[in-house]
Amino acid sequence: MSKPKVLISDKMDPNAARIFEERGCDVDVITGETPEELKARIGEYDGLAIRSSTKVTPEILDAATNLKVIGRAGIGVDNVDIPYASGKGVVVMNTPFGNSITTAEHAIAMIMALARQIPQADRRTQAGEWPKNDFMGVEVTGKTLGLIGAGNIGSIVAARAQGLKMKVIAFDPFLTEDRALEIGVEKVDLDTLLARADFITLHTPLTEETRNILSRENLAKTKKGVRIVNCARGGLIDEAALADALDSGQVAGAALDVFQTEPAKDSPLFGKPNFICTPHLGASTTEAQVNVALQVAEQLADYLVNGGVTNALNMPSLSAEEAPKLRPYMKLAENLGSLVGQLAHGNLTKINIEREGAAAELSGKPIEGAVLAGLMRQYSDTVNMVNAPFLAKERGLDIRSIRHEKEGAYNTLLRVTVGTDSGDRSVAGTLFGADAPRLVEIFGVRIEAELDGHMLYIVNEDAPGFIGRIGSLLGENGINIGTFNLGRRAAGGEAVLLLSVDQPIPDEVVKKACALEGVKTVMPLAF
Ligand SMILES: NC(=O)C1=CN([C@@H]2O[C@H](COP(=O)(O)OP(=O)(O)OC[C@H]3O[C@@H](n4cnc5c(N)ncnc54)[C@H](O)[C@@H]3O)[C@@H](O)[C@H]2O)C=CC1
Ligand SMILES: O=C(O)CCC(=O)C(=O)O
Repeated sequence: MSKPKVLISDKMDPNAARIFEERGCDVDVITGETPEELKARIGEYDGLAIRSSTKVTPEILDAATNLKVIGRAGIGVDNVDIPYASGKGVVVMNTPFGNSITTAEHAIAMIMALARQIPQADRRTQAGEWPKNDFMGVEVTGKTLGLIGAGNIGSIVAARAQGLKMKVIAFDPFLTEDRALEIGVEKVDLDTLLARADFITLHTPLTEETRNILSRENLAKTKKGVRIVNCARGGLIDEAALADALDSGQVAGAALDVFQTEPAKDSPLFGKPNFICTPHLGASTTEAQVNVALQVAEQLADYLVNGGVTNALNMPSLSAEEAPKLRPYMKLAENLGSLVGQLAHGNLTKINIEREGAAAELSGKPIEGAVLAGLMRQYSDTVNMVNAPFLAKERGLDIRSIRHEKEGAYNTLLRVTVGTDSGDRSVAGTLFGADAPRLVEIFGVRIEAELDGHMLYIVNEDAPGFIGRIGSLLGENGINIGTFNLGRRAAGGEAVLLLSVDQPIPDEVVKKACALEGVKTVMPLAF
């Protein structure tokens, strides 16, 4: 098997390339390319490791015909079109903790630099002015710090600010009272934060809800003389409104590490005496860059080589330890999804995925993804377990995962039931000898079969002579039978025959099989 190929397209600590090689990937480091150059190259790669410069747009993803995974060495993934990547079946991962301390420290540095106007004083002192009377600062002790966003970075900032004897209040709709208590912050609504904070620092992702959270209107609600820090994302603040607020004195000072447009070559804020900035340096420490480079390379290589999934934003996590245990189940799950998708006709409304016995101990989400991938492959051949859940939801399918800890007749079992216009249809399978997937039930009929290659599903009246007739028909048409599996509801009732053949069965043979005496249904299947 050839090695997975990875492209590192942004400047990254060299440890990343080393880890990729050690973990069995071929790696190219090609940074600073234009989108056109990247588009021309990306088709060669299975993995893409980026920071914030590479923009993974739909055009890039369309050209990335082999791409399986994108890894962001950092936190914010607003430079990746995740819904589009999901639609293409590409896993997107980030490294959610590797640079959080560093970024929190940058926010604290910005708070201190604003309080004492250090950059401005430094510039003029080095210019030989000795402007001792021009820089009257403020103490941070006893001041109120308003956090907008109290996740990983926000809570580290809170801890550091408490060490500086600041009172910390936070607006974060997802912050629970218990967590607020734990990190020692007072949870408030946004208007209260704006009215009370002497310093405001932003630590949210850029989303439709957070875009322009410090809008002109909200800046007007701030305490007069507030100082504002943004080390999260440009786009959280209306920059033109902030420039006006700095001019009017409503905002006494602002420190931005991030801008609406980056690289920021021009801004209404540039040149204002009470404005300072850095060029998106929040994560730029040796420690953080080693952390995120190691982490992203470990995660991508683990996925490409072992199937382990860590810190994915569009797929459930799966440890490298669990991946081999899950692998035979994934095959079984995909086959059961595929079988039920090929056999169940009409409008599918729901799908229940049940895990019983040993299967109930495993993560449900990957199994669900594999069942849905098998099922949805009837509708699109670019489906995989990343995009299948999205496609299934798009089609309005109600998806339920159910676990039964108690063993039934089998020590491990997966059952897939779909709801159709004509009622529920269910298939079930188990593993023989730990890793051999086997179908054990089809629409209420017990039958044991390996689902593989080309198969023929026949429902007929259980009467003598049928097996001879179907055998002769296939033989006369030069079709060799590989396996032959039988089941029936009751003696003399409905019987099911599932046989595997060495080649696709032509339509005319299917028609002839339909015309055999006692036959109710004939369907060719493929796995
Ligand atoms: N300047 C830089 O170099 C860096 C910037 N960042 C940025 O910092 C951001 C925060 O990172 P983490 O703290 O690790 O993320 P996180 O996911 O741990 O925390 C984000 C917090 O924002 C909250 N939030 C979401 N929507 C909100 C809303 N509408 N209003 C208020 N709060 C809301 C969430 O509940 C969560 O607690 C990242 O999304 C990234 O964009 C991260 C690293 C480096
Ligand atoms: O990679 C960088 O320098 C930026 C880090 C960042 O913005 C992030 O991790 O969200």
